[in-house]
Amino acid sequence: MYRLVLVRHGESEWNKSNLFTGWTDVDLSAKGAKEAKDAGILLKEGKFVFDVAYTSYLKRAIKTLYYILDAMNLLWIPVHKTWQLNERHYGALQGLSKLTTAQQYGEDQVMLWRRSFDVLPPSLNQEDERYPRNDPKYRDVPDSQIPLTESLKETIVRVQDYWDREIKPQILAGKNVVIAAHGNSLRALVKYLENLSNEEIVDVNIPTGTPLVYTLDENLKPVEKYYLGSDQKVEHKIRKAADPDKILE
Ligand SMILES: O=C(O)[C@@H](CO)OP(=O)(O)O
Repeated sequence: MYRLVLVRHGESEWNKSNLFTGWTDVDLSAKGAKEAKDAGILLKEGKFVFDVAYTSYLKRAIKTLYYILDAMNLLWIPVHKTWQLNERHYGALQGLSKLTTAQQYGEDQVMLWRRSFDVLPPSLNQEDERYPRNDPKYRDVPDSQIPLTESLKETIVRVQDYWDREIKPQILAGKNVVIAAHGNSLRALVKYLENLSNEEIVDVNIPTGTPLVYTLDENLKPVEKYYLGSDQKVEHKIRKAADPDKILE
């Protein structure tokens, strides 16, 4: 049996103001930083130990990971960063308000863009300043892999490729792995690990700053899954991830 821990970053500034984020490199809010520190304390209290950590190229996930490792006195372990764990690219929606977009296009269309398996958000064009090729972080990513928009389907391809090449061999070698990433890059991994259908994944929402613990069998199939933290708090955060319009605040 193996154990794997996934953590979505703590609340970001754009989660707080309810803007489509994707690859925009926004920081954690003060609340998000606290969520990350609290996640680290929960993991420490639960006697978790990690040998190696993975995160994206985006500071909200990187900082979340460092707050967690700091709380666990594990800042020394190897940390691997990759664009392949970045959030799903939200195309031309990036920076727009989710509420205003729902008023303009209807809630059903926005839910398709947010949670469906294969509906692509409107695409950027290469002249757009948000085109990732303009960002030095992505200088080593081939043109053919730089997204202008992504659905969950495209996100799964890059996440699964990284999982198969880099993360899976470490787990099979007996390393305790933690992955700090994003709502949709983690939904991509959860869909793959749990072999969920394209319909089942629509209803999966991953809460911010809440460790998701998997026990995996020798074929890395999940045999147990739970969130660390009080059931009530986790349930509230899952509902908030599904409906960020602050109705639940
Ligand atoms: O804006 C985003 O990039 C994501 C994650 O915060 O939002 P959503 O809940 O719409 O997938």
